[in-house]
Amino acid sequence: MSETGYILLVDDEPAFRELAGGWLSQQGFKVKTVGSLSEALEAKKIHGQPDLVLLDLSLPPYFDPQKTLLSMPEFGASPVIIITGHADRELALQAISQGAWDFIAKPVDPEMLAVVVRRALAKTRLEKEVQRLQGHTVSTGAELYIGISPSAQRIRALIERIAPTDVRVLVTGPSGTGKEVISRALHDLSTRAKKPFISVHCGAIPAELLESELFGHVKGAFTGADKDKQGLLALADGGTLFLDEIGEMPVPMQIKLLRVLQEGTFYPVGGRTLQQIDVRIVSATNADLMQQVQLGEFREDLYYRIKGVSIETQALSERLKDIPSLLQSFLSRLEVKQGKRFQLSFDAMQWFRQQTWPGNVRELKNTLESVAAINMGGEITLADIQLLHHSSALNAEPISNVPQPTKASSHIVSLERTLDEQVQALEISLIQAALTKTEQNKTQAAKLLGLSRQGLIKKIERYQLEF
Ligand SMILES: Nc1ncnc2c1ncn2[C@@H]1O[C@H](COP(=O)(O)OP(=O)(O)OP(=O)(O)O)[C@@H](O)[C@H]1O
Repeated sequence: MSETGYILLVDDEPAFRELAGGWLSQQGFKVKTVGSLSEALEAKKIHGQPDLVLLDLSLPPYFDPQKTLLSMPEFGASPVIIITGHADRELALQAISQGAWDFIAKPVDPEMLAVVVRRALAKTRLEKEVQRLQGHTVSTGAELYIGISPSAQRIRALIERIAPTDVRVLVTGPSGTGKEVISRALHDLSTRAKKPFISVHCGAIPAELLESELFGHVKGAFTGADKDKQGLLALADGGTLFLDEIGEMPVPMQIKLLRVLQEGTFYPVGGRTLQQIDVRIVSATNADLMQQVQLGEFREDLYYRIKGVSIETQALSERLKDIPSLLQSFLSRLEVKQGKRFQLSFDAMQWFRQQTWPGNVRELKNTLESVAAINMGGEITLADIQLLHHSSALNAEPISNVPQPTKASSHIVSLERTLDEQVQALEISLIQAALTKTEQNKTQAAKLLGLSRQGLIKKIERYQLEF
């Protein structure tokens, strides 16, 4: 097997350099041998940063035999393995405490050397990969709201437009469609970004506790209030207060909240000192607040106070074209978290694309994470999905007279075929799936794919998919 990785071997014994260097080269490693630290630094200048340094520390000036003291030279990010004839435990511990990756005593056992070298090189590779992924996935503000559908694009544009203002925002839409993501992005892009973003789930806190949670209380306000406690409103001062599921807020609390919104002041429970507050309120609900107003369950005056600008999210089933970009984004996050590369096979992507996702993006994300958790090899396949979802079969039947995605193109990301070829294969399969699902009804299939009927017909002609 051919190994990769450039090793710099620093040892003043020519025989050892020859033997160990030759042996490692035979194993497939790229090795450069030098006899002193100054030569090592020179080699670094010419050949670049090594992936691993093998360093004999028994030679002065690193090692002082009188004092049994060692001074480790600096090799930057490269892991250093110490090789020395002074096989004493004290020295090994010293080297490792100074940042050495491992310690090998002479005479060196070649098998042992190979194991230690491979482990150290794997560590360097992993660290580089994590850095690369982190560099690729840092997104902030509106970019956090993923999607390519017109709805997602409009929402991102709105976020960017209204985030820097102090306007109140009401985010509506079905559960799991990213209402909190939007609220967070509004905060991150605002002038309040460095101040707190405090999220309150109005339905999850019992009605009798909600007031003290929001406004805080003074000592003795009620049984168990043995000291003053700041509420979430005060904690959010200067920042954003996100009121999730505001439709579930009890009516008496709605009246108190109205006062905060009108006057910017509140009293902690049991307190007599009026407190000033400066927060931006962003609220969210999956209920029809206007209907609640008509039923007398939500105060009309509060509704108009919190409404400011409304942002409405759509169910995922109405914007299926967002699924691939959402999956790619969640996969990248998983890669960073787990330090492992993932890709989705073509069939697996098809399966994700064909579900109705009643739990919306939350369900999509949870499903992907659970399938990734049982995946062994990095490529998530339909077989992985079938392990967890027994009835998971693809809707689309392969059709023999049209170009099928080949093995090489059966990955969403593959560098073995050109982007155009892969996009084409994906388009063909999605069109086939939509036509099969709608029993060849082009109008409905076009709607499913987010295309005009004419646009779909053009593609069918271009790919000769008429059957
Ligand atoms: N467009 C999106 N881009 C990125 N992540 C998203 C998007 N939509 C939803 N998510 C993810 O889906 C999950 C649910 O999102 P979120 O909590 O924002 O939904 P919600 O609409 O506030 O749900 P609920 O009404 O149940 O509180 C989160 O993990 C979130 O990161």
